[in-house]
Formats: sequence, structure tokens, C-alpha cells
Amino acid sequence: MPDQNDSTQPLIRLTGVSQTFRSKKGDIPAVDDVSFSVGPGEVLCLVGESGCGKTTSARAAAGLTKPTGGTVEFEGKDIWSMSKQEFTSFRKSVQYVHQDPYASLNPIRNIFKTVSTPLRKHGIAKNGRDAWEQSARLLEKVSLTPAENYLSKFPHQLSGGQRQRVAVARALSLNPRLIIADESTSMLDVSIRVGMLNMLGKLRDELGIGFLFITHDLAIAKYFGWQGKTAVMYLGRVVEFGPTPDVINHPKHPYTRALLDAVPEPDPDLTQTKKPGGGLRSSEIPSLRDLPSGCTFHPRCPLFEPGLCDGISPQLAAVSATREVSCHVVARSVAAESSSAGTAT
Ligand SMILES: Nc1ncnc2c1ncn2[C@@H]1O[C@H](COP(=O)(O)OP(=O)(O)OP(=O)(O)O)[C@@H](O)[C@H]1O
Repeated sequence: MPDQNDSTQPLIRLTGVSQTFRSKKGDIPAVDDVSFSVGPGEVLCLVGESGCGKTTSARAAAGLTKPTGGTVEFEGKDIWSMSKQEFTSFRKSVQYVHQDPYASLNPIRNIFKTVSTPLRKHGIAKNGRDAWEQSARLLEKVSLTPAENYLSKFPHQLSGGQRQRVAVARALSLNPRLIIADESTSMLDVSIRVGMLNMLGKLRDELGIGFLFITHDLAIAKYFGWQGKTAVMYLGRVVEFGPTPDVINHPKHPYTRALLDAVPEPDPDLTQTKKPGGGLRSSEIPSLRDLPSGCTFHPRCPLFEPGLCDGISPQLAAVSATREVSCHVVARSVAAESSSAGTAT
């Protein structure tokens, strides 16, 4: 059963997941052959430009859409082969916190009603008084204190940061094992963002909640996912994967380097990684309906080699014990480095 804690399995595992949307103008391969997993208390950041398939992958992980290919497992069990009861239990265990809390909170429901509805619906709160007390405790967990000051308020009476905390409190009401946070801090001011990220980090540490954290901003991945892993996505595919410090301090894929170059902030660690040549040949993102041949990044890539990169599609492959990169040129130079190291010894 998904509610039971099986520590040998990751919470969520996507294997070869693809999602093609049908449209009148043609198919849209939004996600192609994406694999990743997140365990209890772990953080995986999915990073990439708008439209690269982060939300589509996250929605597949949450069971909100059934992918057109591949499998999604929760604690080792294929979610699309689960019984109705198991699927309901899985959906409680994996909670999605949306980008825009104002859009996801019902404006005519006060905060008590917002937070207590799942408690009542799933029989977690026995009666009105219990629902009030549990809702207050949930608000305290997200540092909205004293909770009594917030329970009777409506979303429009709260700041953006406070609304986002209410959305997290509502997600916590079902004791989730995994939270999918989709750009959940992008609409907030920097100081409020940091407070929110610290609060999410506390939930990860204290409650052992796993996080799939979706962001276009590598600086946010660095802050929240430093002890976790980062997968960089481009046009529906993962192009680089590894421990966050390695990906950020030693980016290998030219797209990851370009994303780091685009981080507009005086962070000395990130600035140090900006290397000449990380700049793109083109700023234009190709259409998913008309993907470039070979490596789909080749029209923008500073390492582009005609005949190789526009001819063969690279696979995401291990370049070290912990890193995977999808790039012909990087794979070749890693292979050359290891063979010359082998010759030297
Ligand atoms: N239901 C849908 N029908 C058709 N196309 C879709 C649908 N959902 C997403 N897409 C398309 O799939 C692609 C990937 O979208 P997705 O929202 O997953 O990207 P994203 O990386 O999360 O972007 P953003 O950061 O802007 O949210 C986009 O081109 C998008 O327009």
C-alpha cells in the first residue's frame, strides 16, 4: 500500500516517461524519455527554460495526467495499475503546490475552510472543533502565527508569501510523503522567497518529506536543492543530471552553462562558474512541433560540430559515478580524458 513506508524504494520513480499532446497543428512531444526518482527527505530540482517540460513531468509524477509512454511508480508500484483505493492513497501522499497561490486558493473560502476541507473530506478531523485545532497546528507548521489571526481571513487579506504558506499548510493536511513545488516561490520578492524556501527546508528536515522542486532559476535550485540533485531539462528531455553542487559548480552540458551565465545575481559561486564560450549561438528556442535533427540543442550550442551534433541524437549517459550528460562533445572529451589517464598509469 502506498501509505506504508517502504524505505528500500524511492517515493516516486519515473522511467522513460513521455508525454505527447495532440493538437490540430500537430503533435507536441512535451516530454520525451524522462527518468528520475525522489526518496524520502530528498530534493530533486527540475530546472530549465519555460516550455521545456518541467510541469508536464511534475504532473505525471503527481498522477494528474497519464503519460503517453513510460512508467510512474510510487513506492515501487505502478500508479496506473493501482486499485482505486491505492490510487487515492497515493494522491494523498503526493501533494502539488502550484506556482500561483492566488489562483489555486478559492477567494470566497476563508483560510480555515481552505485548510480544513481536506481534513474533513478524508475523515482526518473528527468534528468542527478538531478541524479548527488541526488547521491551527498546520498554520503554525508553516509559521503563520498566531494561527487564530489567520484562520478567519480570506486570501485577498494576505500577502503573496502568506498565501503561499496557506497553500503549503493545505498540502500538509494530508501528511504527504512528497511535495511537488512548481515554481512556488517565483512570484514572491527575494526576501519572502528565502523565508519560504527556509520553511520548506525545515519541513524536509523535520518531517522527512521528499521534494520535487520545479524552477527555471538555478540560483533557487542552488539554495533549496544544495544537498539534493538537479536535472536540467531542454525541449522535453533531461540533458544533465547530478548532485546539485556538481551541476552548479562544474556544469558539463553547454545548456547548463548557458543557464548559469543567465543567472542575474552577484552570487560569487555562480559567477565563478561562468566560463567564456558558455554563450549561445542563438537565443531562439526551437518549436517542439519542429524539433532540430540530431541533438535538439545544436542550433544554439557553442560546441556545435556539423555532421555530428545535427546528425545523431545524443543519449543521457554517465560521465562519472554521479553525473549524466547528453552531449556528444562532452562524452567524447570525458572518454579522451579517461583514456589518457589510463595510459598515464
Ligand atoms: N495540455 C496541453 N496541451 C498541449 N500542449 C501542452 C499542454 N500542456 C503543456 N503543453 C506544451 O508542452 C510544452 C511543455 O510545457 P510545460 O508546461 O511542461 O513546460 P514548463 O517547462 O513547465 O514551462 P513553464 O516554466 O512555462 O511552466 C509547452 O510547449 C506547452 O505549451
